[in-house]
Formats: sequence, C-alpha cells, structure tokens
Amino acid sequence: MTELTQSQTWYELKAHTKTLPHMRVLFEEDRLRFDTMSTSACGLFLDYSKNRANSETLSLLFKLADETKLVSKIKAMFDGDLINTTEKRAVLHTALRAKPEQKIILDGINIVEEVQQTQAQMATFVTAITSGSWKGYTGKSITDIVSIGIGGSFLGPKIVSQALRPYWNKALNCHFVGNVDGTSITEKLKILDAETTLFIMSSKSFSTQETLTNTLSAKDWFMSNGASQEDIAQHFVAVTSNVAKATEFGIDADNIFPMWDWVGGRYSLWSAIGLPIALMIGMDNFRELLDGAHEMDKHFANAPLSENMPVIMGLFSLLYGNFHDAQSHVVLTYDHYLRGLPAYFQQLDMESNGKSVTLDGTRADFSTGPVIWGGEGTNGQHAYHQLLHQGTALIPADFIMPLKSHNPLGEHHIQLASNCFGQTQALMQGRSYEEALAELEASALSNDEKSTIAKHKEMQGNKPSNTLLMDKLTPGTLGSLIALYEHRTFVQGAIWNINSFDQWGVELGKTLGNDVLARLGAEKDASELDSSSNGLINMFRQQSL
Ligand SMILES: O=P(O)(O)OC[C@H]1O[C@](O)(CO)[C@@H](O)[C@@H]1O
Repeated sequence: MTELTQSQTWYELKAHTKTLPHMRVLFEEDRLRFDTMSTSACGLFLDYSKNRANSETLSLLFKLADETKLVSKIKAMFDGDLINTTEKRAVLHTALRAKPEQKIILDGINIVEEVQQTQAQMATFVTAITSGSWKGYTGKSITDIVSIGIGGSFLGPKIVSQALRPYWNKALNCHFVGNVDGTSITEKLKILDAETTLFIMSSKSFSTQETLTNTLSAKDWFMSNGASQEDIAQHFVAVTSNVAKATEFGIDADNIFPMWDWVGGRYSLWSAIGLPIALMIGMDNFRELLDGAHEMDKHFANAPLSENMPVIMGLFSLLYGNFHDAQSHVVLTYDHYLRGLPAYFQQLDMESNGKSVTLDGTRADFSTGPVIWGGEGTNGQHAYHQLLHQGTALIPADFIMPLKSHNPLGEHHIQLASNCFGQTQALMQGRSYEEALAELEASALSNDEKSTIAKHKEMQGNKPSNTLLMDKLTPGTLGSLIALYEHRTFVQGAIWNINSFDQWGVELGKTLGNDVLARLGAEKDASELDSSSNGLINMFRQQSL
C-alpha cells in the first residue's frame, strides 16, 4: 500500500466523485460555470468547465497536490535537484529555454552559458546553410536536410517542423528517418541528390541501433554517388552527448552539436536536437519557440495552483485515471499542422509515466500513466468518435484549436470550429432516451421499433473534455503548448511519486532484440528459446535469408 492511497484526501475524493450529478446539471445549476472554470496563460486559453467537477472536487484535488508537496517538487526540478533518482540526474530541459542572463548552477557550472554557446553554434550553422555559403562536395548549396534519429531524437524535430510549416525557409526541404526498416530511408534517398543533401544524425547516446544503422546506410549511399571520405564533413553533422563516439564514427569535430545528460530524450527538442527545426524555420523563430516554452515555465513555477494551467490539466487527468477508472486519454487537434502532436504527447507522457513503482520501489496500488492517443479533427469524427460518444470506456479528451487559420478559405475554418465545439457539447450533454424517442415520433416505425431504436440512439453524455484555444499557431504558442504538456506530465508523476524521467522498460526489448539478431543470423542456435521465439526465428531464417 502506498501513502497516497491511504491518505484521507484520497478517500474523500473516492467518495466525493460518486456524488457528482451529470455535467448537464452542473451547467444548469451554475450559469457562470464557463467563466469560473476557464483560465488563460502564455497565449493559451483553457476551458475546463466540461469536466466532472465542482468547486469541492477542485479543492480536494488541490489539497492532494498540497499534501504530495507538488510546489516543492516543481521547485526541485527548476533548481536542478537530482529528481531522476534512478539515474542520479537533474531534469533541466527548462534550462534549454532559459534567458541568456539566467544562472542555473549544476555541479558548479552555469549550464545556461553552455546552452547559449550551443545555440550560437546552431545559429552559425543555420546561417551557413540557409545563406547557401555552406557548399557540398561538388560546390552546390544544400537543398535537403535529412534528420536521422528515433524517439525523442525524431518526433520532436519532425512534429514541430510539421506544425510550423508556414514558417519554413522556401529554399530547404526536410525529411525524417527513424525506423530501422530499410523502406524508410530507401524511400527518402530515392528522391535526394547526394550533392545537395545534409544528414543530421541525432542520438543522445550515439548507441541506438536504428540511428546507427540508418546513418551507415546514408553514408554508403553518399559514397556510392562519387563522394569520398573527406567529403563526409560537408554532408554529415551530429547531435549527441557522446562526442567521443561521434568522432570515432567519422563526424568532423566541428560538426558535432553537444547535448547533456540532464536533458531527457523526450524533452530534448529545445536542444540541438531541434537543429532541423531551426534550419527549417530560422533561428529567430526557433528562439520564439523557446520563449513560448519559457513563458509557460515561469507560469508553471509561479502561478497559484488554482490558476496553474499544467496543474489543472494534470489533476483532471489524474482524477479520471484514479477515480473514474479511465485507462486512456485522447488528444484531438483541430488543426492540420498539429496532426502529429498526439503522437508527440503519446511518447512524452507514456515514456514518462508508464511506470509501476514509486520512487522507493514500492509497487503502485493505483493507476499511473494512461494510454495517450489521438489524431486530427475532423477526421477522427469519422473514425473513433463513435466510441468516445457511445462506447463503454470513459476517455477524457483534449480538443486543441487555433482561433485563426494560416489558410483562411471560405467556410472551412468556421466549419472546423463548429465541429470542435459541437463535439465537446455532444460529449458533455449526450442525448437522453426521451430525446431520442421524440426524434423518432414522426417516423413510420412501430412503437416497439421506436423504443428499440431510441435505446440505440441514446448517448449517456457526461464525457469530459478540455478545450485549449490559441489565437494563432505560431512558434511562440506552440512552445507554450508543448511545455504545458511537459509540465502536465510532471504534475501527475509528482503526485504519484514516481520517476517520470527514466525509461528502464525499454532496455529489455533492446537486449533481447540484439540476442535475437544473432540467432536470426544463425550465429546462435534458437532451440533453447521458448517455442514461439524459436519457431519465428527459424521461419525467418528459412524464408527471408
Ligand atoms: O537519442 P538516443 O540516445 O538515440 O535515444 C533515442 C530514444 O530512445 C530512448 O532512449 C528509448 O526509447 C528514448 O528515450 C530516446 O529519445
């Protein structure tokens, strides 16, 4: 048993959540519900009124936050305490977007100076590439950037570049390679010209199999196009915390952008891992992205809990997972440029809070991180919204939408907004049996048929959602939005008292994968493995090699 689930407040929340009326009633009882249950920060507006909560719910949640010392845990992160306890590391992705004049001391060093030096190195490189002064081995300027990385070294650059497409440098194209499946890199290389292509190899550890394999294949392709070993320096750069390994790999020392162990992979887009972003949108816009995140950092560190956007969102997610048995959470982005964001938040949250022991190793006797999934609105309405509305699972939803489009076109944006708001309304209010029956009144169906169909058309409603709006999708508002979700993830982990910043669960798969690799190559016999693994390996060896 953990202290958390034995606390008085936990018991009170369990009892309280059973007493709440349908959200329809909560809205009828309080005409000002939208005004009191919404808040703004850093260019974002959060409507959290369509949640299963009243003032008592909120005060119990804030009490739980107080009792679990959330405020002091937030301070500990910003101060650089070693809160990643299993790896004895600080968690300071916030330092990546700190102001140049700030001082954040870690092991006696002001790490802000190191961050600023790397940003200066990035800025010089971005200017060289975008001005055309950087030449390839045949004297041509670079036209295509290929970012090779996986996990946090892939999704951040890819999703943020995609989201900020309106800000792209017109002279550059970008491509992202992550999967070790040869198809991924082959499809990219087919359309590229070795003379004008730059590869950015992004790997914090410089030991990730997929990234090393993809980079070696990129190198082979490059050399097969008439380039020589000394031409590598003009077409390959690396972002890593393992500078020695990158040099050994053949990356020119001047072309290595450092990163640090106090930045987790899934929190690293703000570092030189974001180099592809800076190349595509320019260093000024990249700094605006950082500034947006910095504003959210200040808000998170200073706002009272009751006005603190990441705290409110984190507490509501915890409410549904721990007191309503919600096993997943859906992120619905009503903006085509943000179509990749659900996948980004999936990795951010699930690799952070997909844990089952608390800091001292006690097995959690409560649900921890939910499954995060989602997609682009309005497409989802024709795919999985049926389950959101009438399924048996409770799935809290976040709807995210800019109020202004980068591409105003006829009725498109007003229709997008009408769908976004209409969906949250339908989830909340549902449709009663009586309402469904009334809709069938004029039909030619018999009374029995009307009654049966009405039961199928009934929608319970009371399905919670948050609606997050921004005036327009810009580097600044995107920075604030992503930092908001980073801190939302932190809030839950802090209250659960788990380590949100290691990822031991991915180690075993990698180790066994390497063992299977040897057996697939017939260097090792597979017969001592379980019959499934043995059978699969033998099938591959017989049919694929
Ligand atoms: O940047 P690296 O060291 O290649 O790691 C890639 C990814 O693999 C992980 O370590 C495990 O998925 C992620 O945390 C990380 O972003």
